[in-house]
Amino acid sequence: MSQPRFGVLLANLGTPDAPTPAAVRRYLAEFLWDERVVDVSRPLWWLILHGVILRVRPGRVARNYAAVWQAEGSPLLAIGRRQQRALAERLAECFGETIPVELAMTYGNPSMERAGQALRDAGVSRILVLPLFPQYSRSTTAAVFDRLARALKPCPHLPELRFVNSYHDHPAYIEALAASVREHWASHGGERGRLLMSYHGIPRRYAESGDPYPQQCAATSRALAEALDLADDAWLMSYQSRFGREEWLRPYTDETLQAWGGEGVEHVDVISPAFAADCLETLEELEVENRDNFLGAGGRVYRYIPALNDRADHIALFAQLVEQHSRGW
Ligand SMILES: C=CC1=C(C)c2cc3[nH]c(cc4nc(cc5[nH]c(cc1n2)c(C)c5CCC(=O)O)C(CCC(=O)O)=C4C)c(C)c3C=C
Ligand SMILES: [Fe+2]
Ligand SMILES: [Fe+2]
Repeated sequence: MSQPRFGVLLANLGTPDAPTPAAVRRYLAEFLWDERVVDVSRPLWWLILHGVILRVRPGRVARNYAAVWQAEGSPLLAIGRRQQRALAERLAECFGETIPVELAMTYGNPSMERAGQALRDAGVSRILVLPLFPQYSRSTTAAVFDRLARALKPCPHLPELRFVNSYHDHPAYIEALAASVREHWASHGGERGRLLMSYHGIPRRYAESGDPYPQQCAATSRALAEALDLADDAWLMSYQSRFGREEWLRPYTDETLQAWGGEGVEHVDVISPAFAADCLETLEELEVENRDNFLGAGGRVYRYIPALNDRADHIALFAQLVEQHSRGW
């Protein structure tokens, strides 16, 4: 068998192995201990994490996971597997040869170690890493880099590596988002609400110390509004999923929807461009919690637009990113 020219590592954040308090506790213990995610001094954070958070949070969060769990498991993982298979098929067509594609999570399973081993078993000596985060953040993209470096530590002969930092303004990404919004409008007889582009938040402090995430979210939002030809008052961007007490990026999604409901905005459509796959943060926080925020405050119609998941145009975007970043290999 001839050696593949290179392999692709799709990387996402991670998810628990089961919707149970024990599995959620294991997942959160690993995720929330990463200094890229929470940078509080270690001894203090150990006390807060193990003394309070991991005692209280897993029970509630496990119930939320149970409500969105699918026959194939966690939505993030099930969709990730579909993305992996579809990309491998697409790359075989584009390149006319087999390009191995593996999926790995920064936290939990499938692990970076297992994905790295699978690529080595396939004879790969060059790896293109594609973090499934369109907008760069230290808390996601840089955490993929750290975790992969840790997984490769025992490796005496490192593979050659390339790493996609972000694709927040890639024309094919913007066009796939715009197509998903147009299809959503069409599927509801052309009815349009005010469009809320809700991104996962980060602490404001991270942005103030050089994380380019909010600038990249703003660039995505402006490009999407332009592609859809939206007037300035027909859309807004906001940030969801706050954690802890410090100030996060504003405006907050929940407060925005409460305010809009109270101000007489009748109909909103919500899209979440930072998520390459639907997951707890979209299927529960946007589909359920924030729907209640808007309708409870007086809104009438609330519709969530699914993530790009394994749409053909999303997979075609990944294939374009692979083609562009693997030139010369
Ligand atoms: C504690 C701080 C957190 C930061 C900073 C953060 C940034 C960040 N996260 C995503 C994407 C996802 N986050 C998900 C879940 C999740 N996120 C945090 C906390 C931070 N995220 C927690 C504690 C959790 C777990 C659920 C909970 O306890 O509330 C997920 C979903 C995983 C799933 O299994 O479905 C994703 C995806 C981005 C894009 C981001 C910064 C840009
Ligand atoms: Fe998160
Ligand atoms: Fe959340």
